Amino acid sequence: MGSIPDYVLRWSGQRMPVVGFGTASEIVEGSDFFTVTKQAVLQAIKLGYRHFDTASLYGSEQPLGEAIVEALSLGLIKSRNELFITSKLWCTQAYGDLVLPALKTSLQNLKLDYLDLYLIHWPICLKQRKEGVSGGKEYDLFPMDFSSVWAAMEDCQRLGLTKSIGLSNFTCKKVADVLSIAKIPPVVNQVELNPLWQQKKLKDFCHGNGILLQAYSPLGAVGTKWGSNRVMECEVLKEIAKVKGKTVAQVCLRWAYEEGVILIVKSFNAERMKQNLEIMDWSLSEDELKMIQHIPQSRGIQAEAFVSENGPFKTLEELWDGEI
Ligand SMILES: NC(=O)C1=CN([C@@H]2O[C@H](COP(=O)(O)OP(=O)(O)OC[C@H]3O[C@@H](n4cnc5c(N)ncnc54)[C@H](OP(=O)(O)O)[C@@H]3O)[C@@H](O)[C@H]2O)C=CC1
Ligand SMILES: O=C[C@H](O)[C@@H](O)[C@@H](O)[C@H](O)C(=O)O
Repeated sequence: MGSIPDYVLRWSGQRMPVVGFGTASEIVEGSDFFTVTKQAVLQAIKLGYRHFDTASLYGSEQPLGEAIVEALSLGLIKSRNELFITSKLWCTQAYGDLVLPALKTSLQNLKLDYLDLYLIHWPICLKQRKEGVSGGKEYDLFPMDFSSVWAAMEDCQRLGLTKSIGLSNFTCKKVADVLSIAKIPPVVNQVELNPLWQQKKLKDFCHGNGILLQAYSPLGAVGTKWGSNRVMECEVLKEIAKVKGKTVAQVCLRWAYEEGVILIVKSFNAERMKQNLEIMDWSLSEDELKMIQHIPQSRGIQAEAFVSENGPFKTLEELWDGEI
C-alpha cells in the first residue's frame, strides 16, 4: 500500500490505511459529476490512495465503483482486496428492516461483493413527508431504535456483506448506548475532527473502548457548503506551516495522524491529493503540538437539518448531548 501506514482493525484483522480519500463533493454546475468523481478516484489510486469513503447520500458510490473496475482493468491494482471501501447507511433507511436492503443497494452501486466498513451515517431517522403535507422541512425526524438497527448491522457483517461495522456522528453517550446492546461492537466512529475541533473527550472514550476515530473534514471542509475557511485561516496553524515549510493542510493532517486517528480527506485536484499524502516523513515538535492544543475549540459541521422543534433533538445542544 505504498507509503501510507495501516491500522489493523480489531476483530476482523483488516488493514485500514490511515489516510482515506473522501468522495463527498458538490456538483459543479456545468461539469459531469459522475465523470469528475470517477476520474478523481482513478487519479487517487494512481497516487497511492487505497482507502475510499463514500455514502449512499453522496451519489459517489457508482462513480467509485466504475473507477475500481477501470483501475483493475488498467492494472493499477491487482485485486479489489487491495482497497478499503467504506459506505454509510442514510437516515431514511435507518430502520431495522431497511438496513440489509440499503447495504445491498450500495453494493450494487459499487459493483462490489462486500464492503470493508459500513457505518450508520447519523444517529437519527428521517422520514420523507407525504406529498401534500405542508411543513417547514421536507422530512420528519425520529429517534433511532439502536437495538433493531444495530442488530441489522451485525447481521450484515455475519452475512459477509461488510467486514466491519461502525458509527458516524455519535457522541460519547450515544456510543455508550450502542455498546450496551451490541453483540459485535463498532470498530469506528467517524466524526468531525480537526485542530479547531479536537474531540479530546470523544477520542479518549472511543479509544478506551477499542473504537477508532476517523476524522472527517480534517481541513474544516474549506470551500464546501457544510464547511468554512476557519481551519485553513487559523493564525496558529499558518505560523506553524510557515516555520515548517509545509502547507496549513499538511499541518492539519500531520496533527491528526499524530493524534492516532484515521484521516478522511477530500481533494479532486491532483496536486492537492499528492500534497495531502506527503505527511509521513516529518513531524510536529512538542511546542507545535502544544500551540495546537491551545487553539480555542468549536464545532464546525452544520447539523441544523437534524434538529426540530418536534424533536427528538430540539436543539444542537441536545443532538450533541451537550458536547458542543
Ligand atoms: N460522516 C459524515 O457525516 C461526514 C463524512 N465526510 C467524509 O469526509 C470526507 C472529507 O471531509 P470534507 O468535509 O470533504 O472536508 P475536508 O476537510 O477534507 O475538505 C475538503 C475541501 O478542502 C479542499 N482541499 C483539499 N486538500 C486541500 C489542500 N491541500 N489545500 C487546500 N484545500 C484543500 C478541497 O478542495 P479540492 O477538491 O478542490 O482540493 C475541498 O473543498 C468527505 O469527502 C466525506 O467522504 C464529510 C463530512 C461529513
Ligand atoms: O445536512 C447535514 C449535512 O449535509 C450532512 O448530512 C453531511 O455533512 C453528511 O454528514 C456528509 O457526510 O457529508
